Parts: sequence; C-alpha cells; structure tokens
Amino acid sequence: MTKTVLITGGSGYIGSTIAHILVTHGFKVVIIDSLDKGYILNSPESACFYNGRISEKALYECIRCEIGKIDVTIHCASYISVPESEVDPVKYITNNVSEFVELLENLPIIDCKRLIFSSSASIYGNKQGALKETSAIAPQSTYAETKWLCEQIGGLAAEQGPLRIINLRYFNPIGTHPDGYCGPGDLNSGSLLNELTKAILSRTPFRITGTDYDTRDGSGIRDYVDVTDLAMAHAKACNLFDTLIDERAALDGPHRTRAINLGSGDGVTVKELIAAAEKALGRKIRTKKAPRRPGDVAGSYADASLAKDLLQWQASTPLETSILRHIDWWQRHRHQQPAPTPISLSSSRPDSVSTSHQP
Ligand SMILES: O=c1ccn([C@@H]2O[C@H](COP(=O)(O)OP(=O)(O)O[C@H]3O[C@H](CO)[C@@H](O)[C@H](O)[C@H]3O)[C@@H](O)[C@H]2O)c(=O)[nH]1
Repeated sequence: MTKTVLITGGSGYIGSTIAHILVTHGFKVVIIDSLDKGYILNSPESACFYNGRISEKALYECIRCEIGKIDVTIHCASYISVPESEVDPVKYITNNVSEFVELLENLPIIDCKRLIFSSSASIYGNKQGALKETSAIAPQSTYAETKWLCEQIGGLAAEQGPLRIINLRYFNPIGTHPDGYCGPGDLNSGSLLNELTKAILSRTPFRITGTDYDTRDGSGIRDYVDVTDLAMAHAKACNLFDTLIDERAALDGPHRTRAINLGSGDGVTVKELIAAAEKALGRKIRTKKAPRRPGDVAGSYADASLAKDLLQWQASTPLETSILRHIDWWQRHRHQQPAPTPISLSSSRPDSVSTSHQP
C-alpha cells in the first residue's frame, strides 16, 4: 500500500531532497513549509504543498480533509545556523522547540503516530573520534541544545501516548539531488562546501580556518554525508519504522524512540576535502591559513554501524561526486541569492503553482 508521508520543511535543503527521493520510491508526499528559508521550486511538483507554519492547526485540518491520514511525518523544518543561534537564542528556541511542541499537538489531527525527527550530530558536542549513539551528549550551542531538547521532549511524549519517534542524527550534509532538482539554499551559510564554492567562483583563496588542531594534518575533521544518501536513509526508515520500533522489541527491548547516526563513517580533514575537490575539478585550489573560528572544534565522525544494522543503509556517494554536484549547483543557482521572496499561494495545493526547477 502506498505510504503517505508529511515532510515539514519540504522546500528546504534536506527536506526537499527527501521529498524527491520519496516520490521516486513511490511514496505520496505532503509538504508543510513556511517558505521562510525554503524555496518552493525545490519541492517536487507532485507533492501536495501547504504553505504555513507547523504550529498552524488549520493546516492539519486541511490535510486531514483533503489527503486523509498521514502514515509518517518527517520533521525537517528548523533553523540551522549555529552562529545565528548564539546571537538570537530565543528565536531558535521559539522556532525549533516551541514549534516542535505544537507539531506534537497537531499530529493527532492527521492521525499520525510515527515521527522521524531531523536531529544533529552537533548534540554530541566537542568530541574526537568515532561517535556512537550512546556517546555522551554535550551540546555546545543553542542550535545543538534545541535539537537535544526536541529529542527529550519527543521522548516524554512517546512515553505516554501512541507516538513513536526515530531521531536521525545527521553529520555534515553536502551535495545535491543527482538530477539537480534541489540543493543547498544559502550560499552564505559559512559551511566549508559553500565557502569553498565561493572561493572557486570568485577566484580568491580558500581560507582554512584552523591549521593547528590535534588532527593528522592540523585541519578540522568532519563526516561529510551526501544529502541524497541521507534522503535514502529516510525512505528506509519510513519503510522499516514499525520493525525498528516494535518488532525488534524481542531482540533488544521495547523502543518508543530510537536514535540513529547518519554519517559516512569516514572522518575527512579540511585539507583532505580540498585535495578531493582538486581531483574532482582537475585543477589546483588556492588556499591560505586562517585562525580558528570562534567555538570551532577539531571534530569527529560517525560510527554508522547502527544505521547499517537497523536500516540496511550506508552512505555510498563518493566524496568527489558530492563536491562536484555541490559546486555545480551554485554555479547554476548563485544568482538566486538572496533567497527569493516566498510565493503567496492562492490555493494551499501545489496543483495551482506552475513550477520549474530553473531559477
Ligand atoms: O571557510 C571555511 C569554512 C569552514 N572551514 C572548516 O571546515 C570544517 C567544517 O566546517 P562547517 O562546514 O561549518 O561544519 P561544522 O563546523 O561541522 O558546522 C556545520 O555542521 C553542523 C552539524 O551539522 C551544523 O550544526 C552547523 O550549523 C554547520 O555550520 C571546520 O573544520 C571549519 O573550520 C574552513 O576551513 N573554512
């Protein structure tokens, strides 16, 4: 039977990639997006699109009436900038935590008892080496704190009600959908791949922020995971949801919530990533040493063995491919910056919106 999946933030970078992958794999996709940060043309045309905030009860009543019951909700809608969360913590708590509580209140309207939460590896804080789901939690920023709060609040909600939750903890997503349908939405996010792209497009040296870390070459280590691989893990989690939560109870105890790391399992330094980009592009990239970013960490990577065991999932896109797609996306879409003004929809359904993936 076709599964109907609601994706909050389904016009954002990760949410829209999940939406495209789910459509390709035969799911019926419904999206709620405020278009505050997302871009409607990122979402698949066949998705049923509802423009608004996840706290708006009326949207769920419309979905219940027009679509019916939702089998799984994937909650991606959130603010994602660590520096911004430090400058305006209340904005992050309101958007990421208060709105999440309202989502929990609204899920019964669409009769949804399965929630996949987009969590973040940032909740592990400043650690080195391979991180397991059981590694100590120590959020170092308001952004990370909001993700951890949501995991805990979800846990409390799941203890008492019929709701079950899978918390997928993302490491560093990069790349785009392979067909270029959607990609990262903010070239100025400050992330390595976006900064590298800007340096390449503007023909200026790329700044390696921190060359004195206790790592194999002095630059920071991260686990870069392709966004399409990440999206595939969500498709698997949707299909295996009940197995992971209930049927494995006999094997490792009952689970109302589960956390699963989503990373490649490989730690890559900044210098190694630049070498991979040079190989992919077939040319040298100029770099210069720069001081560490405030609050930056040497870094870590995923122990991704639980995802392999439970979801039969492993990241498979080569790093060079993700880098090429990422840079190519911005070569084609950089004039889209800053994000376009949200389109005001006359109908909440997408059928009335003519979409094209070319900006
Ligand atoms: O111009 C740059 C930008 C980054 N880096 C380095 O690249 C590495 C990765 O940086 P980045 O891509 O910003 O990743 P994170 O530091 O892991 O932070 C990102 O990933 C987190 C976990 O997903 C999110 O919470 C953050 O918002 C997001 O910025 C670090 O060593 C940085 O010092 C540079 O050398 N030069």
